Parts: sequence; structure tokens; C-alpha cells
Amino acid sequence: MTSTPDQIDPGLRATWTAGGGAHLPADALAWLRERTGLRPSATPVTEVAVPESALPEAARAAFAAIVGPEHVLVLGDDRLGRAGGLSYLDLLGWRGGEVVVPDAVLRPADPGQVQSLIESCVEHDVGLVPFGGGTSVVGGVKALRAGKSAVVVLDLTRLDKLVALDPVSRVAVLQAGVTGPEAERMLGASGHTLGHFPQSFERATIGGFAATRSSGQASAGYGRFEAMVERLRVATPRGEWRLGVAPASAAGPDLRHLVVGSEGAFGVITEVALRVRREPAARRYEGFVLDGWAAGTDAVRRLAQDGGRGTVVRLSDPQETEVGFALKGGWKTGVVRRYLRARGVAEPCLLVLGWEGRDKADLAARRRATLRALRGLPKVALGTPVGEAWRHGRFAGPRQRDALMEVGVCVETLETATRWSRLDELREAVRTALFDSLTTAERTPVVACHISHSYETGASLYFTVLVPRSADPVGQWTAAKRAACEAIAGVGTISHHHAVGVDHAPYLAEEIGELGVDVLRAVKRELDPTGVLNPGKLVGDA
Ligand SMILES: Cc1cc2nc3c(=O)[nH]c(=O)nc-3n(C[C@H](O)[C@H](O)[C@H](O)COP(=O)(O)OP(=O)(O)OC[C@H]3O[C@@H](n4cnc5c(N)ncnc54)[C@H](O)[C@@H]3O)c2cc1C
Repeated sequence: MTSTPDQIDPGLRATWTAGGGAHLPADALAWLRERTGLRPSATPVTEVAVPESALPEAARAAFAAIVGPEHVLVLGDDRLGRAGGLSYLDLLGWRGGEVVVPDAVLRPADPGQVQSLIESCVEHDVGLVPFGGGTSVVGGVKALRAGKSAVVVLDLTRLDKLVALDPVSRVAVLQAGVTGPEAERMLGASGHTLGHFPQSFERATIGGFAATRSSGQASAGYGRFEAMVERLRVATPRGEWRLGVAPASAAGPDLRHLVVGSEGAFGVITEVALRVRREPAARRYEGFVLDGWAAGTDAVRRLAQDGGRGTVVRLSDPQETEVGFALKGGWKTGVVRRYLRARGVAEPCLLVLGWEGRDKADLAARRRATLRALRGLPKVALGTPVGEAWRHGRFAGPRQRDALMEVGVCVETLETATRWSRLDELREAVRTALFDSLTTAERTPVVACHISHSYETGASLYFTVLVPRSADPVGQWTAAKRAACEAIAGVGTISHHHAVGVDHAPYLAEEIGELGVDVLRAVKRELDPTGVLNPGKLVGDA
């Protein structure tokens, strides 16, 4: 059975909040007009043409025998609903009809079914794309065929269980399809938390976090996701692979880290054992303003190197601070701006600091340590209202992006990291590349940047770009992204937490060397000899 070609309304994935809900204040629009040259224009949404499924009948019957026919989805809207991720170009595709649609969606219920489906894909030579929340912004879930006659999406959302909790060791085993909020809800029942809160938290999954080496907004306190991984259960074409028996080991290289970050190209992660923490009993978030990027980075570096780090440490550059104020609008923002001017702050850089502690005394001690590390650095304290406003709005970015796209703004983010000694050079290089690529007589881009992940030796840089959309929106962003990647290559990493996917694959060799790419390809050949797993991602085709 195959579905017929269909014209389908792409509303299903074209926005973060299906049905809308995002909204920009009037003064934000006025600011965009003045600052970027925006002439607001409604975004046309055309229907997406869904091709017929090319899945061979024998493969479909074999998959149905494993998961049940109701979990082999071949109808157009089901396939369209798992086509592609959520980058700006993906979202443009949804609006303009350029979407790579898989031939079927398979919905396994447990790790055993995942293993059987992989073996069946090998038998029928069908490509398979692991799909968690589908929030990839680097083309990681694009249904590329890469020489296969058909490709299916493996939707992991039925793997949604807390398998075990060891409260003595503080280790929880979660299935791969558990989403961020579900993980917190299930762990919260016993007073635990994972502490992993990326901006995509509401949709992304445990398997996706592991497969992409994700990093959450509270990484200063809880660490990157990879630091939480204790054990992994992985389905591969060569059979099931279980990794990790102890918190640390000298039994050769740590092979868990061959799987963490492998983006579905080496195997499908079905379960992850994760270090969890006691839920904090006390929380406090505060805002501070420093004058200029140099003072801001000095503060963040001191916190990273001299102890006293909070749970959240996040510094916006002057441009991001301006964007934050402008898009929020309202009288309160006006009051803060006037207050900062009166205090003589020429280039406000917002620093959000958050502390979470097991009780009030613990929290107070952490806060004291932070403020001690910042002693002598001129700063304006804005208090808890600003810190708490950030905490409450910390997952709002995708909704704001929807609203900006609706009025004709090209809005996208990209990220990197480097050592402290090269951080300014890298920020300048990326800013210049984006400006040069996007500036025209009618359009002026705003390039904003923040640090939200810092280490003793360096930090990440996260850029947000706003510019009026051109008549060739795909070409406009493709050129800007290429320019930014070329500026990054050789100075910083091509990705601090968004992963490689398709978009960053051309820059991988510059970072890890041709030898490194050969090593990854050799691993892929060993685990996935016929190349069914996530064709065309990470290392292309081995
Ligand atoms: C608005 C927005 C904000 C974001 N903010 C952050 C952020 O703050 N921090 C951050 O780290 N990332 C962020 N991201 C990127 C993205 O959310 C992360 O990469 C996330 O880890 C992906 O999880 P997912 O479940 O959606 O995975 P998917 O998008 O479904 O998949 C991502 C990749 O992992 C593979 N994969 C998924 N599940 C498995 C599995 N079980 N086994 C093997 N491979 C698998 C896929 O094939 C794909 O290559 C953001 C994305 C968006 C759209």
C-alpha cells in the first residue's frame, strides 16, 4: 500500500506552537523598521507537495510484522510531520514547499523492536533516520536517501519510560524518546532532577540530547549532557551494544563517547543511564549589567576560573541586550534603560546569574562565592525581577522566532566555542562575516551574541541574526551561514552543541583532520556496513 501524492497544509511543523500564539509588541516592530529597514510583510504559506511513498511492499510488511501495521505510517501528513528539523531553512521549506519527505514513519515500542527494525532495514536496504523531538537545526533528521531506494523515519517517542532509578548512586535509566518535561516530571516524583534545560527542552528527547552532545542553559551548575551519561544501550546493524559499567574507567578509550554525539550514524540509542541530582529546594536568579563586552567577558571568565560559578551564567553582548529590550518593549524596559543611562552605562551587557541550592543556606553560600569572584568589577545590580523574568521566559525564543518570521524577518542562530584568549577575535570574525554577507542598501542586519556555556579555558559564543528577508530567502541565509562557518573554521569549533548533521559536515575535516574523518568512517563501516543509519549525516556516506 502506498499513499497517493497529496497537497498538505504544512501548519503541523511550520511553527513551534502549532496554531500560533506568538506576538510582537508594536514598539518592537517600530524598532525593527528603524534598525534593520524592515517593511513588514506577511509570510506566504503554500501547500507542500508530498510524493508517493517509495517503500517496497516487502519492507512494509516486514516492518508491520515487528511493530504492528498501525505503527507503520505511510499517509502523507504522518510522513510530512516527521520531515526535517527546525532550522530557519527548514521552517522556510515548510512555508514554501521544499521539504524532503520520508517514505514511512515507524513507531517502535521498545528497544527490542528498534533492534529488529534496524535488522529489517539492512535486509531490505532501506535508510533509517532516528527521530526524537525533531528539533535538529543542522539537518540531522533530513530524510536523505543517499543512494537508498527508500528511507524511513524511526520515531522514538513511544520509548517514553523511566526504566529504573538507583537513588543510592543517583542514576536514572530513561528511554530515548522521553522528552525534557517528561524526564523532569518522572524524576521529580522521587525528588530528583536532571538539570538539563536547553531552549528546545519542551520538545527534544533524551536520545536526541545524547546523540548531539547537547548543552542546557544551566550547564554551569549541572554540566553538559555528555557529562551526565553513565551507561548507554544502543541498537546497531551488528547487534545490541551496551556501554558503561562504572562512573570512571581506565579500560581503554571511553567508547561511550563514540556513541554520544554520533547523531544516529553509528546506532540508535534506546536507553540512557544518567546521573541525576536532588531537586533544589531554593532558587534565586538575578540580573546585573556590565559596561561593555570586555568587562562582561572578564566577569564570566573570573566566575569560570576562580570558583563561585552559579547554576546559570549568561552574558549578552550590547547588541543582544538591545535586542532583548527592544523586542520586549513596554514601560518597564524604558525605566531600566533610563536607569542605566543615569548610572553612566554606555554599552549595557546583561549578565544573568542563577543559583540553585539544597536549602537557603547552601544557596546563600553559592551566591556569596559568586559575588566574591566578581568583587571590584563595576556592575549595576538589577535584582531578582530581571533574573526571574529571564528564567520564566527561557523557553520563549522559538515562539519569538515564529513571530519574527511572520512579519518578514530572516531570523536564525549559530554557535561555536573557543579558548578565552581567542574569544574576541572569533566574535569579531563571525560578526564581520555576517555583516558583510547580509548588508545591502535596503537591509541592515542586527548580529547579537551571548555566552551561556563557560569553562576554565574558554566559552561558547551564540549568535542571533535578524535581518529583513530578501526576495531569495534561501540564498540569503545560505550565503551568510557559509561565511560564518568559514570565519569559525580554524579558530573555534564548528559546533559547541548543535552538532554536525548535514550543514556542518563540510567543515568537520578542518576541525578533526582528514585522519579524524577516516577514523569516524571506519567506525561507521564496522557498525553499519551497508550504511542504512541516518544516511548522509555526520561523515556523509562511509
Ligand atoms: C529553538 C531551538 C532551540 C535549541 N536550543 C538548544 C540548546 O539550548 N542546547 C542544545 O544543545 N541544543 C539546542 N537546540 C538543538 C536541538 O534541540 C538539540 O540538538 C537536541 O539535542 C535535539 O534533540 P531531539 O530529540 O529533538 O533530536 P532530533 O532533532 O530528533 O535528532 C537530532 C539528531 O540526533 C539523532 N537522534 C535522535 N534521537 C536519537 C537516538 N535515540 N539515537 C540515535 N540518534 C538519535 C537524529 O537522527 C539527529 O541526527 C535547539 C533547537 C531549536 C529548534
